[in-house]
Amino acid sequence: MTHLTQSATWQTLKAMSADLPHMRELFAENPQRFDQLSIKDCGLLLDFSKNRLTEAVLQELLKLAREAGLEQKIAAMFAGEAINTTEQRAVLHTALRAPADADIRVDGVNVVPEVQQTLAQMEAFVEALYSGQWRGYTGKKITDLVSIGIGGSFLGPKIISEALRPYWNGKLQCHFVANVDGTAISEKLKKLDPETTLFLMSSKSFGTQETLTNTLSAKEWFLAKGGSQQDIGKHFAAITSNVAKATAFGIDEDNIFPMWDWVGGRYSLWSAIGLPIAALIGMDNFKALLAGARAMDVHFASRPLEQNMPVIMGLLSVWYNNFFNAQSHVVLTYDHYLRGLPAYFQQLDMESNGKSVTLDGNAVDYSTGPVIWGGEGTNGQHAYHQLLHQGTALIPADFILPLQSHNPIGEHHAQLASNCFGQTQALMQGRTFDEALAELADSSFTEAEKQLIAKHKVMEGNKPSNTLLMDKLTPITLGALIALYEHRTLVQGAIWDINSFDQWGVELGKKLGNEVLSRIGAELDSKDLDSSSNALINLFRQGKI
Ligand SMILES: O=P(O)(O)OC[C@H]1O[C@](O)(CO)[C@@H](O)[C@@H]1O
Repeated sequence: MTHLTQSATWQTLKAMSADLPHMRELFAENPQRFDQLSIKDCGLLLDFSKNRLTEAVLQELLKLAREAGLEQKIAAMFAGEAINTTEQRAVLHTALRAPADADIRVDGVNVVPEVQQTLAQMEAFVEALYSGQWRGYTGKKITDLVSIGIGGSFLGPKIISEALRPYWNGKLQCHFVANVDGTAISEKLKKLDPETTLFLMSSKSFGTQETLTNTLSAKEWFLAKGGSQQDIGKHFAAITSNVAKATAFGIDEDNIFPMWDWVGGRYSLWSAIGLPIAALIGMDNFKALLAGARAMDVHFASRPLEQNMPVIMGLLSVWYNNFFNAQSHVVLTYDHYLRGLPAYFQQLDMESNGKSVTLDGNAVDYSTGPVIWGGEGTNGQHAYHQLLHQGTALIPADFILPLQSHNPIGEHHAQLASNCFGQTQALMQGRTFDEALAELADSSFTEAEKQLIAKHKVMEGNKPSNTLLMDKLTPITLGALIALYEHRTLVQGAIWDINSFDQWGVELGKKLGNEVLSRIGAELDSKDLDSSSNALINLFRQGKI
């Protein structure tokens, strides 16, 4: 057994999990439950009252957090300690949104001036594009940006851009290409004009196969459509920490925005990786996004654990994952602009906490990192919510809803909100057999039929959910929301004693993909591989099954 599962606190929580009243009872016996179990700060309100939580459980979870050294781990992250131990790196996405006069040191050097300088470089770039000072090779203004990147160098910019659509200023169009499937880039290029298109190559390492291949194809397209080698500087820029590789690739040094090894890919949208967002919404709004995240950083670093939103959300995730065997967690956004957020949180959480050894290399004997999934409400209500209500798996849910709509037409928003609240209520209270039977009282079914149908209509309830509200979806509230989930990820990782900041599993995928490619290209015999891989490679070479 590990220290964690051996601990008295863990054992107490285990005993408590088996002996809890139904949430219906918890609400019935305490009219103050919402007031006591909700937190408001940073433009967000977290209602966590619809959880399998008593005061005693909450205190025990907080004890677990203290025993895991959570407070010290939070402080270590903000201080720039190398908490990504396997790569010996600091984890400082928080420095990307720190005030200009902050002093945050990595290896004795304050990184904040570099961050501010990069923001200024981004601002100048965006302004030059807007004003037409930056022009394409035939003298035309740039109208379209194509962001090429994958993973953290793609999902954040794409999903946050989508979420902030009401703030687009219409000065530029942005397109995103990630997948190495040639269809992805071909479909984009069909609609673009090389004279007015600028490619932004986003790759921290400048070594990711998909991004290099897509950028190469973009370059070939540009040259084939009339651009020349000397014009590349007007149409290609990069965001990378590998300046040497970028210049060797043909990108002008002046067109390179820096990235740092102390920013993880999935935490990088606040850096120049966020340039597409800045280009769409303008620098002031981009800075508001940073300010929202900064507010959540201050909250996370300074609020006591029991009033700390990321801490509470992280502990609840541990509670269900480890003590109720909840293998997945659903994020339900009741806002069309936020429809991509579940995928973003999925990458953030699953790439971070998909681990099975502790920091000192021992195998964990508890579950880490549930599957994160979800979608937009109300659509999911007519699909997978059935499993949430009546399936056998326990799936804790986060409901996210802005109280005001950017498109307040008719009764739409009231209906959307009612559905959101109605779902959390149904999940919590369920429906008893007697209630189901009573609902069938006036039907024409026989008594035996009523008894049978009522059994099918029973919903156990007691299904946990958090509700996150904001007045309106703005760059500030969105920044706070994203940072909330970033920090929630750290909280879980701290309890589980794992490194949330490396990703060796996906690195292996990258490496093996490249190896197979070299075998395909070199027509090598692959009999040394397993029979399946060998057969698949041969079939690909043949081009038919
Ligand atoms: O920005 P890069 O170096 O191209 O990496 C892209 C992505 O690849 C990963 O390293 C692994 O898939 C992610 O963590 C990262 O965001």
